[in-house]
Amino acid sequence: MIEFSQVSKRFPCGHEALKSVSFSVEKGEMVFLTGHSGAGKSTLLKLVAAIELPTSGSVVVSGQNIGKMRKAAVPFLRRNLGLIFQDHKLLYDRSVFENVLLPLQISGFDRSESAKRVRAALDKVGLLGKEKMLPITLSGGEQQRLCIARAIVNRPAILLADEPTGNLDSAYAHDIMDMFQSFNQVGVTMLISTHDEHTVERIGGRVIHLQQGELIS
Ligand SMILES: Nc1ncnc2c1ncn2[C@@H]1O[C@H](COP(=O)(O)OP(=O)(O)OP(=O)(O)O)[C@@H](O)[C@H]1O
Repeated sequence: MIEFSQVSKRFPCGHEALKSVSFSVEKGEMVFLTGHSGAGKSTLLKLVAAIELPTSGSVVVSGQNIGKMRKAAVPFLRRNLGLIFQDHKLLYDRSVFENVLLPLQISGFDRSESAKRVRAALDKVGLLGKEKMLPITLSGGEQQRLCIARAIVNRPAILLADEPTGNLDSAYAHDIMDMFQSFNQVGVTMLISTHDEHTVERIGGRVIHLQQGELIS
C-alpha cells in the first residue's frame, strides 16, 4: 500500500532529511514511526501525502508513484488518505459540524449523505453532542479528536498521523491511540509518528525507527 525504495529528500537549503530510506507498509497494517526530533518523521509522512516530493528513489502509494504523478492527480490520491498533521488547523469561525463537513463539500457529496457521514465521524470520536460548538470552546484533547473526525469522514483507506498525541496528557493520549487501533481493526492502514514509547509498547504494533534521516531496523 505504501512503498519507499531508496528514498532521499534534500531540501533546497541543502539539508538531507531522508537518506536512502526503504520500507513498505501492507494493506491493513498499523505502523509507528519513531525517532528523535528532526529525524525526518514529518518529512516522510509528507512524502506519502505528496506534500513533498522525493529528491531520488520512489514513493508508491496505492499504486501511484508520487514523484511521477501529474499535479491534477494529487487530489484523487488525497481522497484516499486521512491526514492528521500539526499544521492542518481547524477553522475557528466554523462549528464542529462544519469543520468535519468541509472535506465532503470539497469532494462534492450531497448535503444529506454528508450530514450522515459527519455525525458518524463525530460519533466515532465521541463528539456527537458537541456539533454546534465552536472549536475554541473545546479542550485540547477534544480539538485533536475533531481533527481526527475531519480526517476520517471521507473513509480513507490510509490514515497518516504526525505526533497526534504530542500535546496531550497520558489519559487523552491513551484514548486517541485506542481510537486509532479501532480504525485499524476495521481495515484502515495506519502510519503514525510518535515520541511516545509507552504507547508503542502498549499497542505493540510494528515500529519503523529513523535516526538522522536513516532507517534503523
Ligand atoms: N521545508 C524544509 N526546508 C528545510 N529543511 C527542512 C524542511 N522541513 C524539514 N526540514 C529539516 O529536515 C529535518 C527533518 O525534519 P522533520 O520535520 O521531518 O523531523 P521530525 O522527525 O518530524 O521532527 P519533530 O519530531 O521535531 O517534528 C530537520 O532538520 C528539519 O529542520
